[in-house]
Amino acid sequence: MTDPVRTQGLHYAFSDHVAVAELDLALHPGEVFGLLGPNGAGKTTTIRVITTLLPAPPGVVTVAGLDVARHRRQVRRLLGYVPQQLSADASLSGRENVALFARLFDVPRRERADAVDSVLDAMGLTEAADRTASTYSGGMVRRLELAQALVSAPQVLVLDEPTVGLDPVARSGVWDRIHEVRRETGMTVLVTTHAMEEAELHCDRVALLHRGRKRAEGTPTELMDALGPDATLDDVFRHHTGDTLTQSGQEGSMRDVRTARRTARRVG
Ligand SMILES: Nc1ncnc2c1ncn2[C@@H]1O[C@H](COP(=O)(O)OP(=O)(O)OP(=O)(O)O)[C@@H](O)[C@H]1O
Repeated sequence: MTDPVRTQGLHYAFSDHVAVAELDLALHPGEVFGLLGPNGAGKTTTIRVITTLLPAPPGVVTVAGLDVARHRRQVRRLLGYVPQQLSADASLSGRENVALFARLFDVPRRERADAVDSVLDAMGLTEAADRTASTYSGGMVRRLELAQALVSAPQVLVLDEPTVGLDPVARSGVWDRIHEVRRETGMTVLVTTHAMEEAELHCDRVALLHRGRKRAEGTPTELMDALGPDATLDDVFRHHTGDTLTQSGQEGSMRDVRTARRTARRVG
């Protein structure tokens, strides 16, 4: 079976700054795959290449067997993407936001209303569908963004830090919905996070990235068992990088603050 996402020797540099180096990934159909690492590890750059938002040379990245360098449009139709930045319009209702994505992603006109209703329902937003998104809580906004990404029935759902800034209840609400849709559709999920406990709970396999390079890969249990009894995923990360996820330098702290603020603005 074709890998839903595959990278072979992916390298990406911003001028002379190498953001991703020699990265090999092969996702299995239907799994939740976590790209883990501290701020600046190269997670977002990797998914921006996979989602065709940054260029890749031919022969390096494929989605469902299609080369992203050669089949950009087709690849975009196979993907649902929830970026870190807010992708919902606060002045529109939930339903209008999702309908906009249905049009953008060429969901056939006569299927649109049903597709919109169905993803709003799957994300638990039916009752709130006709309220403007500005009245939504942070968790509801995230579920709305998931509905937007899911309305075109993607084969691969790509999520950049989907639960950052959410409280524990909202976090598990988001994850429950992701798992439900995955069970029903068999889609593959690629997710970035720095929350180790979330990765342990929700990812089938993970790759640890540090300074653009993959340092380890496997199921959370495999990686923890390899280190010894009682090891946590945080210990695994420290072992492979000599660093901690929460102390990744000043740039990281500033970026954390910005990320938290972006999310706080959504809620406010
Ligand atoms: N547009 C850009 N121009 C220059 N450098 C960039 C740009 N985007 C990212 N970088 C740099 O590339 C490296 C990887 O960044 P990237 O955003 O991929 O990391 P990340 O793991 O997603 O971090 P975060 O968790 O903060 O989103 C970092 O050193 C970052 O400063």
